[in-house]
Amino acid sequence: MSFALDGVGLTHGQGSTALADIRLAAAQGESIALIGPSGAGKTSLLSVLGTAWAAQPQRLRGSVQVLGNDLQALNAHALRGLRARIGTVHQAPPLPARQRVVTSVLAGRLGQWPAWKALASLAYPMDIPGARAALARVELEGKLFARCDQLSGGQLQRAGIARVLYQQPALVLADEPVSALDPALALATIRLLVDDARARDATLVASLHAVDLALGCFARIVGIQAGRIAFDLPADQVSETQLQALYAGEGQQLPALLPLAATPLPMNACR
Ligand SMILES: Nc1ncnc2c1ncn2[C@@H]1O[C@H](COP(=O)(O)OP(=O)(O)OP(=O)(O)O)[C@@H](O)[C@H]1O
Repeated sequence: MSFALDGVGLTHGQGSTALADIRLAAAQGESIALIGPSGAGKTSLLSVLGTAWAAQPQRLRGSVQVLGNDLQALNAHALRGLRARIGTVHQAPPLPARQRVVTSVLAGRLGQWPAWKALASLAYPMDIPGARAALARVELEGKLFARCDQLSGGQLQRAGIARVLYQQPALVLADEPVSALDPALALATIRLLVDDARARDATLVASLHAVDLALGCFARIVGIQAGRIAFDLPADQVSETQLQALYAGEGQQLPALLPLAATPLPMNACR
């Protein structure tokens, strides 16, 4: 089992309910896409899996098991160990502006290295070939020594993905990981994340607004609406009616012209 949530609720500031009664489990190695309208709770769900609310029982309710750990029962040391096994891809990676790309990529393993090596790597990159290889996988090899504030939004997103590829975590959480990429690069990058997870038997959970990317690349689709799970199905069993209902419920519409434009992806574009 990679993770199991049971009766999970999450409340943000001012008491707004982001998630309610979530029950969701995944076996190790599964690839899951979270879809749903803006504000549905996709980022909140990823943040729960990423242990962001571990020490905040006033916000987080229910049972959360991640990589064999009961979140509520972890001390600070065990929590740090668990977090080193989870990789997060952010929509806008919080990479320090003045940091070199190589250092940002190597930071993916800071939690796995002994303290002396992590500190030394911040001063001088300890594994330049490893960082270069990870960047090459997202076609950013040439930016190895660039500063993060010299990258475009899409390049920054890919540098964040290179960091997780370098980290090799057991659980990858990706929040809108390709939102800044053009359609062809978005497809190639999602394919890379899915293939990498499959090759390492890692679990991948990604939130996506591009429904055709989700249906074409992921085996399992979880639809989120108003903080609850609307459906949880194999990709080839998700119907047009379910998709329409998922997006119509919040007064939004199923994105008719997805980023991949007029021609929807074939169901097995990534498989
Ligand atoms: N920091 C916060 N403080 C208060 N409310 C929040 C906060 N973050 C999220 N929310 C609320 O929680 C709910 C779920 O938000 P969340 O970001 O998880 O949705 P989402 O599905 O990821 O949306 P999007 O697709 O727009 O990124 C929304 O109603 C949102 O307004």
